[in-house]
Amino acid sequence: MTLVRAFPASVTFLFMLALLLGALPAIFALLVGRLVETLPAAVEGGMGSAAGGRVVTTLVWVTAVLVAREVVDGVYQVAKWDFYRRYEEYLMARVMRATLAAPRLELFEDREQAAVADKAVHIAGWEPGDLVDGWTTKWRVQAPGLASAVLVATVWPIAAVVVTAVWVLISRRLQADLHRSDLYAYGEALRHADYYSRIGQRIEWAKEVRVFGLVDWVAGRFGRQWAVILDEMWKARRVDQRSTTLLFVALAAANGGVLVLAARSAADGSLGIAGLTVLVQGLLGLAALADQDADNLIVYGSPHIPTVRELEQAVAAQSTRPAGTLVASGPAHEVRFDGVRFAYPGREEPVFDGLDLRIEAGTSLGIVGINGAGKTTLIKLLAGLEAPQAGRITVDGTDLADLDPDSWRRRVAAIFQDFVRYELPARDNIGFGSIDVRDDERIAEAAHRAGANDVLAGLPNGLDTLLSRRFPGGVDLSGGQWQRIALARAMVAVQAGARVLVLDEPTAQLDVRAEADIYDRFLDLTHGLTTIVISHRFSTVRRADRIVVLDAGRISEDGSHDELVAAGGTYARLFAKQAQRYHDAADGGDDA
Ligand SMILES: Nc1ncnc2c1ncn2[C@@H]1O[C@H](COP(=O)(O)OP(=O)(O)OP(=O)(O)O)[C@@H](O)[C@H]1O
Repeated sequence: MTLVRAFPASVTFLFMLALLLGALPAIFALLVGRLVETLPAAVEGGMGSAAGGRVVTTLVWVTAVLVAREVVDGVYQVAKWDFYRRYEEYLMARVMRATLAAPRLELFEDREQAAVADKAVHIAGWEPGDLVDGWTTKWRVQAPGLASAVLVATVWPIAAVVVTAVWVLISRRLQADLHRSDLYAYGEALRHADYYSRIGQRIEWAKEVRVFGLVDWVAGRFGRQWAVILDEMWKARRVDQRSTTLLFVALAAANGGVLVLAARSAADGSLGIAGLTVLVQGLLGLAALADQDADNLIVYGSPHIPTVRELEQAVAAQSTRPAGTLVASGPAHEVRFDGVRFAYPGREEPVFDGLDLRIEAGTSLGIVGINGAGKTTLIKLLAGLEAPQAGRITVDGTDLADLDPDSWRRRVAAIFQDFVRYELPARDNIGFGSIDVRDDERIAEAAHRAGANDVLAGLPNGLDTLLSRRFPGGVDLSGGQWQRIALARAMVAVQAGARVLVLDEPTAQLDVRAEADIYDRFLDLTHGLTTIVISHRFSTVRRADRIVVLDAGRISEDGSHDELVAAGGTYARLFAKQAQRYHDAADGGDDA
């Protein structure tokens, strides 16, 4: 139905062509019947006789049918693949639009929603046009079957009804069987198999998989997962084989009965040779009614649209709030977390339970905490990528939930530790800080601020250089060089109006001096903005105006570096430990 609604003209055109293609073999069978009937008289009377003339005319028609079949089939194939590609684009665009429209990250983090999203993405990435291929193949295959039924009916209507009925029953039984064994029901087993195959294919994982000798393990797991899938499929297929066998016995009996009775009628002269020829060809053609090739594709393709719809509904459910207030500028006074509770979907243990934090606008804040303390989660909440389950986050007194998410995010520039390395030109990798900035001067200026000029100077085609070795002319960068590019991206966002700048450990791959240099420069250049720095290096964090320590979902310490050191708490202890390590390393000649 979706096909008809979305592409009425293509469906109608192809359907009509399929009917025509179905009729041609039936016409051919009638012509062969006429030929067989007329040939003996033509042989006897010569080609100049009336019978000879009829044979010639029939042969001309046969040729016309053969040519027409080739031409119409050619047009059908062209139209079918054009439709296939257009449907593919339609489906992929819907999946992409739905995924990108998700305002927050639940779609990826909630187990059920992630399963729907995975399934839709899987569909979009692998033969999404199955449904078109299936239906167009089905029409193409079944139309001659239907025409054969008409053909048999012209000779012997009862035989047509009986044999057609048995073929239809067989077709339905085989279809049901196919549905039961539908691999693309995409259960958990297939999802896991998908994941194992991706481990083997992703360039980001290629190093580790080889270094740890995981190649055989991954291949083995993939094979085992498929064995589970195939086992499930065969178990499903074994159901009800008896009635299918019985149907085939009934078919043989019906065909055999019709042929015996037809032979008897031919012997007593009540059925002519032309009728017998047409009948036999028609019986053969009826088998097309139970052809399974197209059903396979339809079974694979049918869940695509409902799955995409499910994905769209899941995303729509996330964005039911009325349009929020547009944010014209950054926070003038503060961003506050008041009694914030947040737990990830499917996790009972909350990351925050009653978190209170005031971030004063125009100052720098350092966040410290052990791994898993919730530093990144706090930033995701601040950027509106997650929503608190209790408590409030306010910007100058307005609840974040009441602000327009896009316009708020334009005020926030965050570079996460796992920032994206786009396999695109350097210009895009930096310019994505603000999609409206396409001015090379501004991009160069941002690169300068981020200390990335040297990186750009080393690129063979400057800003046009593709940052990926997987494409011709592309280059890859070192971890530290990538981080400078990511910082330049943040600087572009600042140029474009971001007023809250977050660096969530994107500089961890820089050496200590380079990181300190970047932060000094960063704090200088972003003076007057609200900046948040997350780092495990105290030498970096100490430069912030104020530092908070996150512990067990709350702020356990709060103050300037000197205040926290003087307080002698966790911060002071960890700072002393790290300072001692660097001191020892420096004594040992290590640059740390
Ligand atoms: N997408 C997620 N789904 C479920 N749990 C998550 C998710 N992301 C993080 N967590 C959990 O939330 C807690 C806080 O994680 P978060 O990444 O915010 O910590 P962090 O302080 O930034 O850690 P690190 O210093 O290691 O970067 C951890 O227990 C982590 O396991």
